Amino acid sequence: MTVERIVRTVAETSLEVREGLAGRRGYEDEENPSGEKQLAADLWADELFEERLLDIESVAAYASEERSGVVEAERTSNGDGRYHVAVDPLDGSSNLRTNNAMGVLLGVYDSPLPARGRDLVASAYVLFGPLTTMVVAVDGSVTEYVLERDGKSVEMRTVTEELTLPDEPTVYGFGGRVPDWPAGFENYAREIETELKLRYGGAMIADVNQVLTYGGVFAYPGLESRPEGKLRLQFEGNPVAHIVETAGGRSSDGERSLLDVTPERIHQRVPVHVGNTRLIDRLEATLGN
Ligand SMILES: O=P(O)(O)OC[C@H]1O[C@](O)(COP(=O)(O)O)[C@@H](O)[C@@H]1O
Ligand SMILES: [Mg+2]
Ligand SMILES: [Mg+2]
Repeated sequence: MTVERIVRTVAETSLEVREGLAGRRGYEDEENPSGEKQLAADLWADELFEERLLDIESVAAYASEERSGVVEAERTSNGDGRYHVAVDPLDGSSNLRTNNAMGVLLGVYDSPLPARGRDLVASAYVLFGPLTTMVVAVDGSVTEYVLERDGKSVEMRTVTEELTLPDEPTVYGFGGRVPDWPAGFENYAREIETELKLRYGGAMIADVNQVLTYGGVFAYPGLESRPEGKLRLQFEGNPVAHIVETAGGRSSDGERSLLDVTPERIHQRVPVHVGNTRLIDRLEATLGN
């Protein structure tokens, strides 16, 4: 029930965020803790999620990509404060200027942050495409919803129950500049590109949604210039790994499930590879050579 409330709050707030993007496409002077420029929309969405999520009694703490520390809930007696939520308030926010797909990522952990992916009790993303959809992994199954505003309330209409990755993979999307890929990953990419179609749009959740829908593999690998890759474990790696694994696929940092990576810092980066099990098995075998 409480996890449901967290998911519903993110659904409602995400629609509000989507509706407020138009006037917030410019860059601010600030940088986030990962050293990236922040849009007005990044900061605004972060504040909305902080306010709405910390208002829920069972939420003990809020962390996001856009702020350095974890914000603890102030309450002392009401609520059990079991859940620690990590949010990427806008994933793929550089797509806002070009009006391409982007959205919101949520991880609900039952352990203080930074936490292991195995401590996730639910994860979700909201995708702002031609429709607003939400994919939620909880209690061992993945559900896809369409979010629609109905007056003041938001309807979460179920479109796919028990979502699983298709057996026959079709698409791939790999981030990072090609000359910056380590030799092992490049060898893998050269094989995959002869088998699957390229779909890469620069917003992880949109690219992962292609993989969930058509089957395939998404990766933002470790790079020569940055072996830890670009994506963040708490806000991006763990939640998508939890969703893809719950949908019957696999995740990997190159050696092990992302859900088993030891969390050391809240903004820690990690190489991300997710998709059909046999494609991730092959990736690990190729990288291991
Ligand atoms: O511009 P690049 O290097 O392709 O990076 C794209 C990746 O960066 C991200 O946009 C990072 O997310 P943020 O927008 O939350 O910083 C991912 O969504 C995406 O996979
Ligand atoms: Mg992101
Ligand atoms: Mg972001």
